[in-house]
Amino acid sequence: MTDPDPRTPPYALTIASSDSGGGAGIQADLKTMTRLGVYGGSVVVGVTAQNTAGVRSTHVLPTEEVRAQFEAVREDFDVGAVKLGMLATAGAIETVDDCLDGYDGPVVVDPVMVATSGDRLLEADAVDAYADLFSQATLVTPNADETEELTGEWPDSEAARAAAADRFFEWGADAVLFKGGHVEDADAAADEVRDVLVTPDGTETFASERVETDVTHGSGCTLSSAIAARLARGDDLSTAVERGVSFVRATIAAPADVGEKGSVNHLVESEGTVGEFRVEPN
Ligand SMILES: Cc1ncc(COP(=O)(O)O)c(N)n1
Repeated sequence: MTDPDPRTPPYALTIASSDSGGGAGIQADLKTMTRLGVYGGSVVVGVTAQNTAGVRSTHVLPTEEVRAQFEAVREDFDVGAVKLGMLATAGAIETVDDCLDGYDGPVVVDPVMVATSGDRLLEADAVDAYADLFSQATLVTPNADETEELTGEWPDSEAARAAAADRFFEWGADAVLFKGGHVEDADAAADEVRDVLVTPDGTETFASERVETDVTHGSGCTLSSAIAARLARGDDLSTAVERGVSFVRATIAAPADVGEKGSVNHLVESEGTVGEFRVEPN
């Protein structure tokens, strides 16, 4: 597929929270969308005081403010895809669910619960609210901890992923991408990471060499927003996941040496990125 015309770019929307440090959250989403040639808009759900070392505090906006932002965007832009990130509270999850009732484009749900730093980003009583929201999802992108918290399954084998995927399908999701970053997959080689896409029609595995690194702050946000950007560009789901996975791997392989702990690097070149950047992998 050719690059989008920058004068008439596809539009994608992130509904998520701000990371003041810029490595994750809305900042990672907008950088990702921009690098993939997509015009990104944002509905801010919450604001975190955060850097590469951790989250210091969180402030969640009133739900009317979340709805007002969504309506302002919907009335003006042709939203090609939506990505959901840190929604923080049950009230925000319910509001976003309600807003999306009138939207029929693709929706990628990253069920953010805990930051890479270990800080909790979702109130404990909000986990159940996700079950309803998943009915909006074209794709859910849980990591292993989120999969376990939501379904009770630790997704390190085909059988466990199939059982977990069935739960997501019962909740109404169309597809699930199980992220392999923090899993020792029973079916994978020792130096391999496997991200596994499960739909009611079958399973597709995206395998690549594991990058030995602790610098993954922002990787989940980057992957889900890259997939949303690719969907806004017109890719089918499998192609969007393949391109999203390849972009996030590139951002992990050439980390940004910023702050105490660093973050993934959106300045990297990868298939489908636009603009002139030269960052070599480590
Ligand atoms: C605002 C916000 N949203 C999401 C994440 C998760 O990202 P990560 O797991 O990379 O820390 C985060 N840390 N902050």
